[in-house]
Amino acid sequence: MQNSQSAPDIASQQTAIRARNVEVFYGDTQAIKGIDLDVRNNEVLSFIGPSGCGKSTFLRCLNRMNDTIDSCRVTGSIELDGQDIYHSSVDEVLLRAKVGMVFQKPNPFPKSIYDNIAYGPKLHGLVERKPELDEIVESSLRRAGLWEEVKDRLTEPGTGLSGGQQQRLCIARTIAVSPEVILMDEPCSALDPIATGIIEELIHDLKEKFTIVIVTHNMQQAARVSDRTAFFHLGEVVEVSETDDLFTNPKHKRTEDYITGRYG
Ligand SMILES: Nc1ncnc2c1ncn2[C@@H]1O[C@H](COP(=O)(O)OP(=O)(O)OP(=O)(O)O)[C@@H](O)[C@H]1O
Repeated sequence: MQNSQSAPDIASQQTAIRARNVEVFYGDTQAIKGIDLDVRNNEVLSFIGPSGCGKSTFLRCLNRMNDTIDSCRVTGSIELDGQDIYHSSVDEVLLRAKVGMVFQKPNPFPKSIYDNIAYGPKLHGLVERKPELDEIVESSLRRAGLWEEVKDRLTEPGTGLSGGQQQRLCIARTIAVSPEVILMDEPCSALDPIATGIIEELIHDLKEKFTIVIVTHNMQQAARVSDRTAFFHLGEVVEVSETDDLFTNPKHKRTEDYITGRYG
């Protein structure tokens, strides 16, 4: 894999997630083949590539979401801030608060808008008193660009919002537990172009505070939102580069063939 990281000390300061020789198997079938990849602090990193090339599988390795799939086995090493996330001492629930996830289809809890956001901070004991919780709910909704639209209906069900609003609610819910990294698995694929545009702007704002890894089928979206892009093919990362470079000057023929529409 190509990697433009420079001196090791600078690299470690910049690196939020460091994956080395990651392999993933579903039963006897290998889906990911020895991926090395660094995710830098406060970047937006996109994963692109043809269907079935392993983008979602690799994304799910980054917060151990694959542990929920019985047939799935992950080998290699993945570190968050230098700590092995697969070490037996790691609490998966805490890990998934630090490395939050937003899914393809918005999946609010069947609870009020307020409780959707309040659930995580309460679960993790981040607050002791109601005013603190109110503050987290408001600031999370503000950061997700949803506060003005919902501030007068916080007790209504989250499922009553539009699709785009529900996705922003899910982003607010992820933010509420102060993650370091947010994983997004095709977060706009169920949304119309206007809702998609709002989420893309939001991603741009969120990277000030968070590190974001996004799987997208849409190359234009990768070009619009991400600082760097990784091109996946047949379970490998063929190339990871600054997004502009990857789209204008791909280093590998497989990348070029994909971005010029020769397959995919
Ligand atoms: N739960 C699972 N059980 C068995 N095989 C799986 C499972 N999830 C994914 N796979 C297989 O792993 C490979 C990679 O799939 P994955 O969903 O990660 O690719 P992807 O690049 O995200 O695809 P898409 O863009 O279509 O979502 C595929 O061959 C897929 O069939």
